[in-house]
Amino acid sequence: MKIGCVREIKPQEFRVGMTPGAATEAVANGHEVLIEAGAGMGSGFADADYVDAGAQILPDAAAVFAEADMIVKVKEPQAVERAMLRPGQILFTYLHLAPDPEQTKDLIKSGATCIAYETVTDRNGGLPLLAPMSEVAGKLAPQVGAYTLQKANGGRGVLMGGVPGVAPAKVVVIGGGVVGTHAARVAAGMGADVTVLDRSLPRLRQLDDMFGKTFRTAYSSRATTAELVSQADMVIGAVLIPGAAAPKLVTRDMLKTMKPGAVIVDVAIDQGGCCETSHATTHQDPIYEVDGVMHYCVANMPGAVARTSTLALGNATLPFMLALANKGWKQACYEDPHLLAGLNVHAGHITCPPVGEALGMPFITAHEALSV
Ligand SMILES: NC(=O)C1=CN([C@@H]2O[C@H](COP(=O)(O)OP(=O)(O)OC[C@H]3O[C@@H](n4cnc5c(N)ncnc54)[C@H](O)[C@@H]3O)[C@@H](O)[C@H]2O)C=CC1
Ligand SMILES: CC(=O)C(=O)O
Ligand SMILES: [Mg+2]
Repeated sequence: MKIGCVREIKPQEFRVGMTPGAATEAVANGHEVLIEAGAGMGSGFADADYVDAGAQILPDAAAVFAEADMIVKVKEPQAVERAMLRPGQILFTYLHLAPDPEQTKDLIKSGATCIAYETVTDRNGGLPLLAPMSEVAGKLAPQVGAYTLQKANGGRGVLMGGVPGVAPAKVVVIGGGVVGTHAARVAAGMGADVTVLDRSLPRLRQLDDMFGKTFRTAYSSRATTAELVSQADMVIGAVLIPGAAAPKLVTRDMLKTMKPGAVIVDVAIDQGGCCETSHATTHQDPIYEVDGVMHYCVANMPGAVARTSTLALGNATLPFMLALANKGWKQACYEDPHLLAGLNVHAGHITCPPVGEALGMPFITAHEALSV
């Protein structure tokens, strides 16, 4: 198979979908690897590294899209990239379709087979291709939140760890999965007073067992969320219902009860965000204010630490990329229901029910797509 990888064109996105290491593996498996010139630069990989791996460098994205049977990326394809997809081509990348009707319509129109990293599952109920970037974004969240809390950046002027005689910042993390756990650990490590909310009691028990001395846990009801949010210096949004739009747990009314200069870091923004007042921002212009509350809502946070993120993502995607290339998408998905769970769009159909439900658009199941 011809596997193509293009330079990411989303603003300030420096990750790349394929490392030279992954290219080496693909070539060793008998595939041709086509890399857009400069694709790896932002992550510290030169074209020569890919050539050493046995890949071919093509001058631009158009050449890669035209030749490749499968495109491997990081972020959802932008409009100009979507226009280059064709029926039968495989797209393997993050998609986050539930809050994005325009992208969804374009992918349907393309006729391509689009497999989303974020809905691939594993046998433990986890999301193995989302997890590495959730680890990164979770660890970044208190870091960017602490910067936003500084007075000159619009924040309350509160230091995360406080000092002797002065209380630390109160941090509330909504969602105790991968993002939430990493965010809570880092925020607690900075000395903040941290509470993690989740609606899964088994998850709260696990967190309490593992981190009971590091941070508190609370059940995610409306009333508890409202109370904790009103007291918080920083709220970190980290919920997920796989494939679906994020539930709006912090309402506009709750925002009015927050302290002036408090900060919301809505990591869940790639699924639409869990605060009613969140909208996606970019690394170029990451922060905005509503009702005196500072919002940081960058939808590709891991792009800020591209080298770490590219390596971490590459480790996770490699076996799935090889399965798709070695067996073809249909056989690979037929043999592996966890990879099949990643199928979001195929041959003009939405194939991920939560996406169809979120957008009010018709859908078939991924299983049905195997016979389309
Ligand atoms: N902005 C960015 O750059 C990035 C965003 N993300 C996003 O962060 C979000 C979280 O991802 P993960 O931590 O990997 O997901 P996860 O599945 O590991 O954790 C989500 C948690 O949310 C909990 N949850 C669901 N509904 C809830 C509710 N009503 N109240 C409280 N908790 C609730 C679940 O029980 C689960 O523990 C996702 O939307 C993901 O796409 C991930 C990486 C980068
Ligand atoms: C998960 C995601 O959207 C990202 O890493 O950019
Ligand atoms: Mg206010």
